[in-house]
Amino acid sequence: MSLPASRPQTMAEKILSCRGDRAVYAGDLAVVEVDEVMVVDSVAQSFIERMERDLDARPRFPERVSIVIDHVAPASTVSVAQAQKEAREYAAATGVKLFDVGRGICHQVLMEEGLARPGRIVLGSDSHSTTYGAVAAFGTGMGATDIALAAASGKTWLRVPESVRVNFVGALRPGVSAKDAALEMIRVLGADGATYQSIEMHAGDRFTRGERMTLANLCVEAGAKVGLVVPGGEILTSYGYTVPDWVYPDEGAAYVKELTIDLSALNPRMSAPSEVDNVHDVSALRGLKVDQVFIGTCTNGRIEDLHAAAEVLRGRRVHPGTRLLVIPASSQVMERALEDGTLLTLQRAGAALGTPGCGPCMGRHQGVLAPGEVCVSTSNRNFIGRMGDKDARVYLASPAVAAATAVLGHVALPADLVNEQEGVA
Ligand SMILES: CC(C)[C@H](C(=O)O)[C@@H](O)C(=O)O
Ligand code: SF4
Repeated sequence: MSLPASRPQTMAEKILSCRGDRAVYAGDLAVVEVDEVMVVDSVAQSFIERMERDLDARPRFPERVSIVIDHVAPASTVSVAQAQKEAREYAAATGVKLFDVGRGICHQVLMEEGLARPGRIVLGSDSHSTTYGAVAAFGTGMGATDIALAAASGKTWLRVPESVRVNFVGALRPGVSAKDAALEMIRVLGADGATYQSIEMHAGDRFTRGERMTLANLCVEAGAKVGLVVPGGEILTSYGYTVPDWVYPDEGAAYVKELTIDLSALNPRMSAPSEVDNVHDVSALRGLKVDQVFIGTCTNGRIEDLHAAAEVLRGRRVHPGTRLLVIPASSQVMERALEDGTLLTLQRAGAALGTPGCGPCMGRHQGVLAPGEVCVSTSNRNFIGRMGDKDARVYLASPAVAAATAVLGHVALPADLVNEQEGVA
């Protein structure tokens, strides 16, 4: 599958050309085949309405549509329960896939189910659908109407985005994670620094699949349409993916912007309220009293994230004035964390464990914040009112920093524990 291109192409241009019927470049209109359409619980009702009332259509390829009940799961109110009931009925009637309460967050589930793969086009009714770029899939979020059109026709059209090239060089130092690299990238780009663009990340063979998901996930916080991590070395093949040649960008492709992030110069980072690009060194915010710590979400709720938290929390206790919520991103993550004792470690440290799903990430249930409260979260958004009251404040960080903060009750680095807590005990 490769089309003759007249000049070198970016990764976004390559994928959209090969999945459409002609070579396209930034600014062109592309019509492409859609491999997977994902609908989340909160949008399911409008999706169904568009399909049945506006389009009078059924999904053209029901096996390519997934409904995931994850944002408010289990249901919190009667109206949420009713909407979810309708989503289940719709799935049963049309034959689309249903991932029900407890299976996990849509993006994690689609990855685990192998529905996002190199070169595929995956549309989600959720902005963090950029996550699929971790495995070189063109993943992007769209509204209920566009999602319904794609489900009804099996195709979508979009303007081919310009590309920003981000080069990751050097090696992360111990205690610094992909989340810190992602926050740094958003700081440099700015919250609207890549609006409707493709962020094409060149990292060689750095970063595991999970870390690549964290990077691609955060891309939408710079406004990006898609966040593509170029497959490097044997990374993706080691997870069993086949990587077609045509997903790789060409030498000499045109970028609107290029930046380089030296991972070896990076310190643990924290995004302060109320924009994701308000990023500082954790040490600059050290000492800020914290009421709630949340470890989970599509950004950092994977097994390696829970391991990083457990490493910090093993043999320690959450600070009495602070509550720690831990929610695995999926049932598979939960199973692994049960099997290897991670959840026991976290439970013994005083964490409150939740059902796999989005949890309190967007302030709808399971840990809503009161006025004036401060939360350190491993999620991806810290907007005003995001996790509850408009006067609550959300700080974004890595799982290790979140865990250290939970132990000390104030913003802290894991290294602070050895000095402070052990000093007091
Ligand atoms: C509810 C959903 C549509 C929303 C999104 O689009 O991202 C949510 O997942 C979020 O993180 O704000
Ligand atoms: S975990 Fe948070 S950011 Fe991710 S899909 Fe759910 S609500 Fe959105």
